[in-house]
Amino acid sequence: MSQSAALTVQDLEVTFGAFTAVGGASFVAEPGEVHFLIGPNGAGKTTCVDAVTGLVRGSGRVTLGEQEVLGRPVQKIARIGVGRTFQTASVFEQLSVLQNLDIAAGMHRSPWSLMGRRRGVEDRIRDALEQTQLEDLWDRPAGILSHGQKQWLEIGMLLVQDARVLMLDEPVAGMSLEERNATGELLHRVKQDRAVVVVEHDMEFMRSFASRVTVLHQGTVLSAGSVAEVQADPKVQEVYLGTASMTEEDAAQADAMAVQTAGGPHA
Ligand SMILES: Nc1ncnc2c1ncn2[C@@H]1O[C@H](COP(=O)(O)OP(=O)(O)OP(=O)(O)O)[C@@H](O)[C@H]1O
Repeated sequence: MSQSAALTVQDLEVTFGAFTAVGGASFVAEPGEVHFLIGPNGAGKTTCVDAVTGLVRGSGRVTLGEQEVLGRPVQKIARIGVGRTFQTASVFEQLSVLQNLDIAAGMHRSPWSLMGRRRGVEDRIRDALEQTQLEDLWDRPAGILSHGQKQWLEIGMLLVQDARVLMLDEPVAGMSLEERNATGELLHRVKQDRAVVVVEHDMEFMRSFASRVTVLHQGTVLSAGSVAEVQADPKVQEVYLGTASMTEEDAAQADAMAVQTAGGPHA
């Protein structure tokens, strides 16, 4: 297991032509925490993750522990230990759960070190199966897994890659309540050794499982702190209550945000 380290994002800026999608956002995701990035549609949440993971070009500074992240190629960033999932799970449907994990583990394996690394890899795969509670499904094709289980497998694939930061884009979208809760529990298990960053619209899920929250709005950080702190912040209430341009989804989030529950069971 690699040493855990904080992901530090400083003054991150991302532009698309003349449009500034992220205009100087800063936050620190600490190991041992589930750090939620929330904000209305178009706030720049996914773009932040895209920039940190090398999918889009950004300026500013991003470090994982002592290592520079920004400006490096996608594969290098993954090798440094920044892993991510997308809104749609991308597992190999024809292959078994175990084969998917094995392929993910191969990322760290060069041909000449195959044998030497094998024992460590097996331990990580066993651990990932256990953490994601997919042990009983290890030989089943990933294609038959439920939507939630596919997301867990993707998280398992990041675990076997020994990711030190997991960046998860809307991991519970489309999940049943039971699957959401199981996902929250999973995130709290895996955060013991690493930082977890979650982009999420589901306010109930956020309230129940966030250790820390950063609220983005129009590409900048509007508010940050504990669940209770951001919920009590009038600026946050204001953007979620919105304007004439508020979407139905924003309205639902505003309603959820207005429920003043001071933190969840894991906060
Ligand atoms: N490749 C791109 N080219 C141009 N504009 C983009 C691109 N990607 C994102 N944007 C714009 O950047 C802004 C931020 O988008 P982003 O997807 O990061 O927001 P978000 O907070 O993740 O929103 P949502 O919750 O709706 O997914 C939006 O206005 C979006 O249209």
